[in-house]
Amino acid sequence: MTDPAECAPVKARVFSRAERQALYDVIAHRRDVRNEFLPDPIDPQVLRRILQAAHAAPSVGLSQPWNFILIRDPQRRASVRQAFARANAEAASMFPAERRSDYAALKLEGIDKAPLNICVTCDRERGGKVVLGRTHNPDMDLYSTVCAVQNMWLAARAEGIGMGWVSIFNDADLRPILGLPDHIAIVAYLCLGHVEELFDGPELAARGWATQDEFETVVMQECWTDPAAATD
Ligand SMILES: Cc1cc2c(cc1C)N(C[C@H](O)[C@H](O)[C@H](O)COP(=O)(O)O)c1[nH]c(=O)[nH]c(=O)c1N2
Repeated sequence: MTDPAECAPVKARVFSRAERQALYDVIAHRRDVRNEFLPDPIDPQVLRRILQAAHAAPSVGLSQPWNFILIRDPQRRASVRQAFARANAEAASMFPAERRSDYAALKLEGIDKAPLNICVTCDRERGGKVVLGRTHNPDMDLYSTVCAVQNMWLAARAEGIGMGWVSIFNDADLRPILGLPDHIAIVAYLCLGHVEELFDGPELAARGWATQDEFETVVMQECWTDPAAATD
């Protein structure tokens, strides 16, 4: 528990140009890592810093609804890998026929290759029914947990650790493997490990599966308007 006195206002720290640039560089060079993991274990101190970064994320009403389940056991990971394979086969069959072979060629997880898997969960009951900021918007706890995942992703990148998000699972397959009770939601299943090489941009773009929108096309607008409805 933090001492309230430690949270009292102090003069806002001003970051140097180099510090600011370092943050933007980490953001720009963060990648979803699937296959480039080295087998070397992650130093426990480094892991601790990455998880502390996650725990420093904003959360609705300061509810901190997350938990981090560390999955190292090879047997458990083999079960997770099977759950992925089942869901991935279903997913493959749902793409239009002309995309199926491209989809099958993509590597979409590093469950076995990464030395560490982490499941980030959200306790849907933490803080009770009435939580500041969540009372009218119950999914705010899930969004808070995603903030923690993004902090992890950036901290890991800064530490030279690659991280990949795997979401190709049926919830019902993954829950029993991890022994999760009903009120615990799975937010992210993550693979982490050292990397030597990284794609210089999104791998799905490098492999021609999708393209990354130019920043300029993300229009900053005053309110929602459907571009297709514009008349001139
Ligand atoms: C919620 C969510 C879920 C997933 C992902 C991301 C996010 C945010 N991504 C990674 C995704 O494909 C990747 O972030 C984008 O392609 C952009 O690439 P970079 O992250 O910039 O490298 C992802 N990648 C993958 O190979 N298998 C997966 O199951 C998922 N699932």
